Parts: sequence; C-alpha cells; structure tokens
Amino acid sequence: MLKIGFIGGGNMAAALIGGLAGKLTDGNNIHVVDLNPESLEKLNQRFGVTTALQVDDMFAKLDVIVLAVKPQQMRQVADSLKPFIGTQLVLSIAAGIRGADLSRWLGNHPAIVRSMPNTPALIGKGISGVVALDGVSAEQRAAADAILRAVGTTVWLDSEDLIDPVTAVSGSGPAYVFYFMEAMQKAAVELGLSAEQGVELAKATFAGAVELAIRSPEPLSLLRERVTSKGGTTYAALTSMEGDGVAERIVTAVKAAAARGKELGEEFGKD
Ligand SMILES: NC(=O)C1=CN([C@@H]2O[C@H](COP(=O)(O)OP(=O)(O)OC[C@H]3O[C@@H](n4cnc5c(N)ncnc54)[C@H](O)[C@@H]3O)[C@@H](O)[C@H]2O)C=CC1
Ligand SMILES: O=C(O)[C@@H]1CCC=N1
Repeated sequence: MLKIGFIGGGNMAAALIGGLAGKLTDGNNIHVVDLNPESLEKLNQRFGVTTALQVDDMFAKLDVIVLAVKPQQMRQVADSLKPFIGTQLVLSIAAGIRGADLSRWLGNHPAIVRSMPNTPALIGKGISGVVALDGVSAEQRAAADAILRAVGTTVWLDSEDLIDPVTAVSGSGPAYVFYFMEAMQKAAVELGLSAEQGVELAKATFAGAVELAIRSPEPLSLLRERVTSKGGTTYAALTSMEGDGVAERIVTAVKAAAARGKELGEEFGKD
C-alpha cells in the first residue's frame, strides 16, 4: 500500500485525501503536515490520517509527497523537506511553481510531477493536467496518475509549458462557471423571480446542459444552435452577448489566468 504524505492540509489536500483514503491506501498510511491544528484535527477525525505541525522524519519513509500549499509558501516548504528527501516522488499541485525550481530547492531531486487539479475533486469529479519531469520512473508516473484519478480524470501533458494553460482553463475554470451562474441568478431576480428560484434554475440549467454536452458526440456549437430559434428568445440573448464581445472577453480572461500562472513561477522561482 502506498505511503503518502501531504504538506498543506487545506481545500485541495482534503479533496485528494477524501478520494484516496480507504481506496488507494488506508488513512493511517497518509501523513499530513499543516500549520493549522484545527485542519489537522478534522482530517484525522474524518480519515484517520496521522498528522504533524511541521515536516518530520516520517517524510523519509514515504512513497509519495504531495505539495499542497500556496505557491508563496513553496520555497520555505521545500527547504524544510530537503533533509528528508531520498527517492520519493514529489507531486506538486501548486499553480505556477516550476518543476525545475522545485527540483533545485530539493537538492536536484529528479522525481517531480506537476499537476493541476480542480475543486470538483471534492466530489470525485475533478480533472487534472499532469506532467512528469524526466527523472520520474514509470512506476512513479503510475502512482501520480492513481492518486489524481482517485478524485476524477487525468490529462497527461507532453510539456510543462502546457500546465499554465490547463490551470487557466480547468484549474480556475470552476470559478468562471460559478460566476456565470451568479449572473444568471442576478438576472432572474431582476426579472421578478426569487433568489431561491433563480439559483435553482441556474444550477439545474448548468447540470442539465453539461450532462447533455458530455453525453452528446456533437460539437458544442451545434448544441447551442439547437436551442437558438431564429428570431426567438435565445437568439436575442446571444446577439446581445455577441454585440458585447462576451466570448472574446472570456478568452482574454482565461489568457490572463495563464499569464498569472507564468508570472507566479517567475515571482516565486527566482532563487
Ligand atoms: N483551490 C483550487 O481551486 C486549486 C488550488 N490548487 C493549488 O493547490 C494549492 C493549495 O490550495 P488550496 O488547498 O486551495 O489552499 P488552502 O489555503 O485551502 O490550503 C493550504 C494549506 O497550507 C497550509 N500551510 C501554509 N503554510 C504551510 C507550511 N509552511 N507548512 C504546512 N502547511 C502550510 C495552510 O494552513 C492551509 O491549510 C495551491 O498551491 C493552489 O495553487 C490547485 C488546483 C485548484
Ligand atoms: O487561483 C489559483 O491560483 C488556484 C489555481 C487554480 C485554482 N485556484
């Protein structure tokens, strides 16, 4: 059974641990470090994981170490981990932080996998972009894949350059969807429906449309055209959106997220 450590026991770590515990490995084979004792207590109670407030010698005995802190904290975490690094696979889920920087901070450690999951991992419906540095063995790639697949699906990338685009599309993506849903709810209220009715309509519309898109082999544009009767209501809404350049603005926004990912790597990977 895999022995897995987590540094950072926040949102994303909890999602991953929830997917792993009792399936890929037992809770007592998972060791979590976080500065916040309350987060640790919750994880211990829910999944039976062992915990510590700082990186300890347990980390020398693990197969995989998942780095799940914010990009800003990664350098300091790497420094505290370095004395315990041997042959373990290090799996980072942090936005921006480059594999080469992590490797250098860990004493030129070769076994680094970078991944970008998303919050639907909390309900087992995540998707993760993943890329392995050259020093990762086939067995370690399989371990990284199994960990991420415990909370959804994986898309392996040939180049680390594609991780920032994945971050921008699917890592941050759930927030764009919620933003759109919030706007639909706002419109519903302005048109006279209650807030509860608005959110129910928005959620069910997204759930139904997404399921339809997943089950349909047809392109998204065709699904959209089927809703859009010439001169009808949808046509009026889409014409308004086109006039306002909404699609272009979304493309610009997603590109801003990718640019920020690159910038984070430059900002926190300097030394
Ligand atoms: N939230 C999201 O949608 C996604 C986040 N990510 C990445 O996952 C990482 C974690 O994000 P979240 O789980 O959302 O953040 P979070 O804030 O919920 O969790 C981070 C945890 O790290 C702990 N921490 C801070 N400094 C520490 C240290 N020195 N040692 C040990 N623990 C420390 C904090 O107490 C906190 O519990 C980030 O790098 C983010 O880029 C990746 C994909 C999606
Ligand atoms: O906003 C962020 O930086 C992180 C990475 C992807 C989702 N949340």
